[in-house]
Amino acid sequence: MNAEPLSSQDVLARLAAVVAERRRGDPERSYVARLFHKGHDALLKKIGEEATETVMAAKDGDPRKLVGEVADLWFHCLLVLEAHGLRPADVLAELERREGRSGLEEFAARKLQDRERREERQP
Ligand SMILES: N=c1c2ncn([C@@H]3O[C@H](COP(=O)(O)OP(=O)(O)OP(=O)(O)O)[C@@H](O)[C@H]3O)c2ncn1[C@@H]1O[C@H](COP(=O)(O)O)[C@@H](O)[C@H]1O
Repeated sequence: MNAEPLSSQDVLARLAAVVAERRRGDPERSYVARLFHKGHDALLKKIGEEATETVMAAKDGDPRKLVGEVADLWFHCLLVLEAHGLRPADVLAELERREGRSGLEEFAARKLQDRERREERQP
């Protein structure tokens, strides 16, 4: 299944703008408003559910289902970003920063950073 090359940045930015606008809307009329109304834990619970559903779809090997579940997961991630005052552009910038850098290199840098933080915390 090949999707058309859309401007993914635009799609995410547009969706994030809708989410920001709906979060304080009427829970009877908007899914976004309803979830925000339920609170932060409800948002986080959805991330867990959608991540699990993504794993199950991948195990099933059904591409259509997998795309649907990843879309659900990304959508709910946008809600959590919104709750924390963040935008898809923040995540895209982080991915861009990592571009071309080996995952192994990134992994080693994170380990080093963790160790430095731990040492800073020690009296
Ligand atoms: N992209 C989405 C979107 N993706 C998923 N969802 C909702 O997220 C929920 C996912 O829940 P679940 O995975 O539990 O799925 P389920 O449908 O309950 O069923 P199962 O998969 O568990 O069988 C569904 O109820 C979807 O309706 C979304 N709801 C809204 N949007 C976008 O957000 C905009 C604002 O929506 P409202 O706030 O409802 O106006 C919409 O115009 C859309 O662009």
